[in-house]
Amino acid sequence: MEILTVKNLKKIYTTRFGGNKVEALSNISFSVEEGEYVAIMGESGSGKTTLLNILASLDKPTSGQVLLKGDNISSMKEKNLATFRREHLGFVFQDFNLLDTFSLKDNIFLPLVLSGKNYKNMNDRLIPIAKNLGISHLLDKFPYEVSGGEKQRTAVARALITDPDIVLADEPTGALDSKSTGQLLDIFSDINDKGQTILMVTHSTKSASHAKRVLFIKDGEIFHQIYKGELTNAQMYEKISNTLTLIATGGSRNE
Ligand SMILES: Nc1ncnc2c1ncn2[C@@H]1O[C@H](COP(=O)(O)OP(=O)(O)OP(=O)(O)O)[C@@H](O)[C@H]1O
Repeated sequence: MEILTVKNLKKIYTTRFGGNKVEALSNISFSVEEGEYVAIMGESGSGKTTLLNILASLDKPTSGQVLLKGDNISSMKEKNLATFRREHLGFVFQDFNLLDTFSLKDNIFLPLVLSGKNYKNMNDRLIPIAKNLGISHLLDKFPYEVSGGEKQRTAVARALITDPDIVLADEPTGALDSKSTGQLLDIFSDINDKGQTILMVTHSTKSASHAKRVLFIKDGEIFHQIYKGELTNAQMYEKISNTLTLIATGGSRNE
């Protein structure tokens, strides 16, 4: 089943005072099936963040549609969007976005508190997720008391606690050292194996090599895509590197 359908997205930024227009996305179409793990790559300025913001319903496209399980989020009213985001989407950001004055547990509970869930219900959900992410012993600590990798695992727990249709991750390993990066990528593969749909924007070839499909954006369009299939992470890494070189050297996708 298709979870996410993106149809002919165009985004033109108009600078203030009616100045220059920037076409960040010119015509993007793709879909994500339930249970997929997709990475989106592209050079700096290719439109990745713009695309993710539109998928996250944080920004509106100039034209085109984003359907999540058939609901057109690009035409949804602002007042319904916050609830929609909370109930259907999970977010993982490069810089964790945890609240410093909340314990890790309260950070993870936040989306459930906002949805009006009771404590027992929240705790029942938290226990298996925290165990799976290896943070059960840290739940009463505050963000400043734990490592970057532990913060990011907390952010993943917060993303998963609402059982979202899709996890949207923006450069999730960008602020992590290589050991924590490895742990986070293992966690993403593990939750994906258990059925969680993931869409991740990343510059990191290593991170993308864990995904089952990689989409490449160039000049505001999907330039190419690679399926992992039976490839190992190392083979996928090489295939992605070759495609990035092709993009950087201005080659065509058929070369
Ligand atoms: N708010 C904005 N107003 C005007 N132009 C913008 C705005 N945000 C992004 N752009 C432009 O749109 C294009 C795409 O930017 P975007 O941030 O989506 O790229 P990116 O692929 O995420 O880049 P990076 O990898 O460096 O984060 C760029 O040319 C950028 O300068």
